[in-house]
Amino acid sequence: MTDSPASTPETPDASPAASSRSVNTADLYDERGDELDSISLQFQSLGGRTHFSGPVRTVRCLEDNALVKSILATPGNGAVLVVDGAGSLRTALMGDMIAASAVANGWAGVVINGAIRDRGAIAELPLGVKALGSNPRKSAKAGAGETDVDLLIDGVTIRAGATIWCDPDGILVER
Ligand SMILES: O=C([O-])CC(=O)C(=O)O
Repeated sequence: MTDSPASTPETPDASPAASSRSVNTADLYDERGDELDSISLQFQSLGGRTHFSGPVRTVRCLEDNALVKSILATPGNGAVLVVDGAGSLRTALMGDMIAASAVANGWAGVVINGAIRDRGAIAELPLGVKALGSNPRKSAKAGAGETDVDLLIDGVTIRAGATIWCDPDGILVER
């Protein structure tokens, strides 16, 4: 806990998704408190960007990542894709190819209530990634699920369009 402001300067980055400021979630919580919800579920920080934030886009799917792949292939404009995979660790909802597509399309990050694969490569990408864990088994590609719906993860409502902030301490979202 510090008295420093929530934002600290960050080295400029060429990526269109890059924020010029890196937000520390603990400091942000101290500033804004109950305006924000905190997700208690212990996500791992798995991307090359540890601090990321942006407007929320959403996907709800179960062990099928076709919607995740298709949305991350469209312009992200600095958004964070939150994927509710119901916490399933049985299949990976994102690997390094889909993550590289997210980088190329200007997404700030991806939060997955589920698993990824290709941890080593994803850790090298300039992308924020939070997920519960990893599994080398791939997902189905049928396209089952929904996009841009409000999600309920760990008792926290995540509204499409709300701002989300992530860092190694956790995940904060506007109520
Ligand atoms: O295609 C998939 O299911 C995930 C994957 O391996 C990748 O993104 O590289």
